[in-house]
Amino acid sequence: MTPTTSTAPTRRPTEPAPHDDRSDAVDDGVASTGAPDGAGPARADAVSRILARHGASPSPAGTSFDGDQLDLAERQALRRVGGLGSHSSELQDVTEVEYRQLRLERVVLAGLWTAASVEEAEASLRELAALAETAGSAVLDGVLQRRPTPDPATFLGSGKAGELKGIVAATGADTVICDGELSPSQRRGLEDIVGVKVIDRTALILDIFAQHAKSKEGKAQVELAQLEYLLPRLRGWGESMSRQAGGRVAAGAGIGSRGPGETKIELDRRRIRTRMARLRRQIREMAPARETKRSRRLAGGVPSVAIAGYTNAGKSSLLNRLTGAGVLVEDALFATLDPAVRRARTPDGRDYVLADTVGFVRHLPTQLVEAFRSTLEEVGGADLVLHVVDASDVDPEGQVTAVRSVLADVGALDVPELVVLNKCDAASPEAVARLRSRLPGAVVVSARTGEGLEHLLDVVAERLPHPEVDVDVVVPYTRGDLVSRVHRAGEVLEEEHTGEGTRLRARVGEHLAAELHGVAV
Ligand SMILES: Nc1nc2c(ncn2[C@@H]2O[C@H](COP(=O)(O)OP(=O)(O)OP(=O)(O)O)[C@@H](O)[C@H]2O)c(=O)[nH]1
Repeated sequence: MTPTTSTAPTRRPTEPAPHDDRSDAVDDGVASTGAPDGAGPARADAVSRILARHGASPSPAGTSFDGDQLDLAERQALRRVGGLGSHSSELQDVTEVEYRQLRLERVVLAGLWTAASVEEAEASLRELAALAETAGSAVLDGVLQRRPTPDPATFLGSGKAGELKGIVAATGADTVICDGELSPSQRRGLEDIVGVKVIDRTALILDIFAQHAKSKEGKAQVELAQLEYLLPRLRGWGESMSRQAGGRVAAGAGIGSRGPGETKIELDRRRIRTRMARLRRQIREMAPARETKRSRRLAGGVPSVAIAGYTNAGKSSLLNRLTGAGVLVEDALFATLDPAVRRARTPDGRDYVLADTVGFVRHLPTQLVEAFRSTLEEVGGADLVLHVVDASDVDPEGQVTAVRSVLADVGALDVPELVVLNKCDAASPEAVARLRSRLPGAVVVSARTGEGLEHLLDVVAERLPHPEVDVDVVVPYTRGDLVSRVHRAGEVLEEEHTGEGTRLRARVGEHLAAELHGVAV
């Protein structure tokens, strides 16, 4: 069975833990959220609380936990409860009963503050919370421990693991998500202490990918990545899953148990390896079609532009805006896994292709980089990378670094990069100015309002390879539009105003050259 069974947008029921009186969960500083679980404010509260409890200022740079990330959580929660309305205060009306009907997985986060700065620890934690919500869970609380390396036996040190156990019991959580990749023994060790399912960041991301893969190739790639992750952990999974599910593991029983974990538990390694071999073969067989298309494009001399960027940065929105393609735009991390390729044309009439790519994220699991290598290699073959950055994010520069490191991984660092600062409608002018000074040459746009898109198209046209046709024509004064296009899209070598019109000596694209010759006097 493939993970395709788990692509349904709603989660399967997860049995809520018996303890649920969160109103008295305040004694050891583990405050009850009060707000409905799964709602953005609850998640923001949880993240603030985790950071505050460990001496990290929740808002080190004067930023708050609302803003875009919070909107994301709110909207997701609203979608889940099915049209409660669009105002966040209405989320307060989601009662415990409704919450139970939603049957979200109730998760507690566990992070290590090994990063140099509090901002990094905070960004990682916030992202983990957003990932968990994208997977359909409610983030209740968590712990953050400052230590240079993970504990080899239990990830967190023993004192902190004990604290986590208390939080799990007090909140009635059914899952712990660790911000890192756990070894099988670390996972078992921590599970033994906290008494509920423990998964790691990699499993969480794989789970989201399993939910979102749409095409046959995407599904096969995700399943392969899941199996690669699962193989060395097989024994651990079998034991702990049977502990929690009473020996029966149901499909879709929760994060990390979707996909291969769910029904393949009883399979031995050999069968998994056989399955992996078959998937690899299938993926190889599917690859020629894409290769052929790609080489046809290259042979036809059609330049290509790859849109890359952090998940949720607005890549699909931009592609839609620039080409009118109906690509799925969703306010969730990794809404698109199956890259779309669309044709576009520069103002001077040169055709090129625009390709969307899978969204990147901090610590993209290596299994996934491998799985999506072929897709990402499109970036390596492109003439230009549009690196889309969400200018309204609290940590856009961290995202830029993460994206560039994946681009380096797939050998795409040589491709010229054009940074596009998107969502300028939602970002503060100061944030945009700061980013522009740090990322020289960046173009500021809003895929939502359309601001800056015309300029972006001009810059793209300028940065694409030029077929370089030299023209020497006199353009009648009635066609000032053509003269402007030559200025915008071509290279003007000489310009002179004559009695009959504007004489232009210029280097332009083929199409524009043909048009100029068509009107020349
Ligand atoms: N305010 C604002 N929101 C935007 C803008 N562009 C995109 N968005 C929103 O950001 C969210 C994510 O947009 P997508 O285009 O799906 O992002 P993506 O980068 O393709 O996401 P992945 O598929 O996860 O990689 C959606 O809710 C968009 O409506 C913008 O210019 N301004």
